[in-house]
Amino acid sequence: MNIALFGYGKMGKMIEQIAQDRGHTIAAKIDVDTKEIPYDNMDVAIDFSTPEAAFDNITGCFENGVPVICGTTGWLSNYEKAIDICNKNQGGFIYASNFSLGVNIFFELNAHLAKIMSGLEQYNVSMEEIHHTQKLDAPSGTAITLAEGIIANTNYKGWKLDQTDEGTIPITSKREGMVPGTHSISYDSAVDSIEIKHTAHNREGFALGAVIAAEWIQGKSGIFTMKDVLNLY
Ligand SMILES: NC(=O)C1=CN([C@@H]2O[C@H](COP(=O)(O)OP(=O)(O)OC[C@H]3O[C@@H](n4cnc5c(N)ncnc54)[C@H](OP(=O)(O)O)[C@@H]3O)[C@@H](O)[C@H]2O)C=CC1
Ligand SMILES: O=C(O)C1=N[C@H](C(=O)O)C[C@H](O)C1
Repeated sequence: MNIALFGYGKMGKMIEQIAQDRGHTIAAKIDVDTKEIPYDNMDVAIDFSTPEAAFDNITGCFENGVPVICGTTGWLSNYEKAIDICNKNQGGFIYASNFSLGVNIFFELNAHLAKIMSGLEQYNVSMEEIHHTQKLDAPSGTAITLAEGIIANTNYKGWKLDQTDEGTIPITSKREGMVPGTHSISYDSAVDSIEIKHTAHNREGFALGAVIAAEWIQGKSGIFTMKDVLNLY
C-alpha cells in the first residue's frame, strides 16, 4: 500500500517505521511547506499533523478520492464540516482520538464502569490526563472521548478543564517531560475511591493502530471508528 504521511513529527516517524515493517511504502511526507500534494500516488493518507492543519489536509484528500486515517486532536470544532465533505465525495474516513488497542479497550471499560456508577450519587467522577510538554491541545482528545463515554452513560452533562462545577466532569491536564500519554478516571466517595488508568509506555501502540486502520479502510467508503476496525465485540 502507498501511504502518504500528513505530518512527519513524532507520530509520523513512528508510523513510517511500523508501516515499512508491515511491507508498505511511504509515498509522500507532507508538511506545511509542501507545494504540490501527489494525491494520484497514494492509496491512503494518515494525518498526524496539528490542530490548525488537519481540516485542510483531510478535506483535500476527500476531494481527491483518497481515504483518510486521522489521529490529529484539537480540530473537532470542524468535524461535522469534514464529514459533509467526505460524504459528498463518497470518501472513506476514520478519526480516532487514540488508535491504540489498549486505549480502545479502556474506552469500553470506561463506558461499562460509568453505567455501573450511574445513579450512585455518593460518588463523584474526575479525570486526569498527563502528556509531554510539546502537546498543543488540552484536554487531550482521548480525555474528551472518555468524558463523552461517561456522559453517554450517566447524568453528567458535560466536562470542564481544571474546574469543578456541579453536574460536569472535571478534567485536569498535566504537561510533564516526555510522557507519551496517561489517562485516569476516579470515582470518589467519602469512604473510598475507584480508579481506572491507562498508561502508554511509548507511541508504538498509537502508530500500529493507525497503520492497521489504513489497511482496513482499503476499498471501503463511509465514516468508521476504531470500534469497526478492532471488532472488539
Ligand atoms: N490519535 C492518536 O492515537 C494520537 C494522536 N496524536 C495527535 O497527533 C498529532 C501529532 O502528534 P505528534 O506527532 O506528537 O506531533 P509533532 O508536533 O511531533 O508532529 C506534528 C507535525 O505536523 C507538522 N505540520 C505542521 N503543519 C502541517 C501541515 N500543514 N501539514 C502537514 N504537517 C504539518 C509539524 O511540522 P512543524 O514542526 O514544522 O510545524 C510536525 O512535524 C497531535 O494532534 C496529537 O495530539 C498523537 C499521538 C497519538
Ligand atoms: O499528543 C499526544 O502525544 C497524544 N495525543 C492524543 C490525545 O490527545 O489524546 C493521544 C495520545 O494520548 C497521545
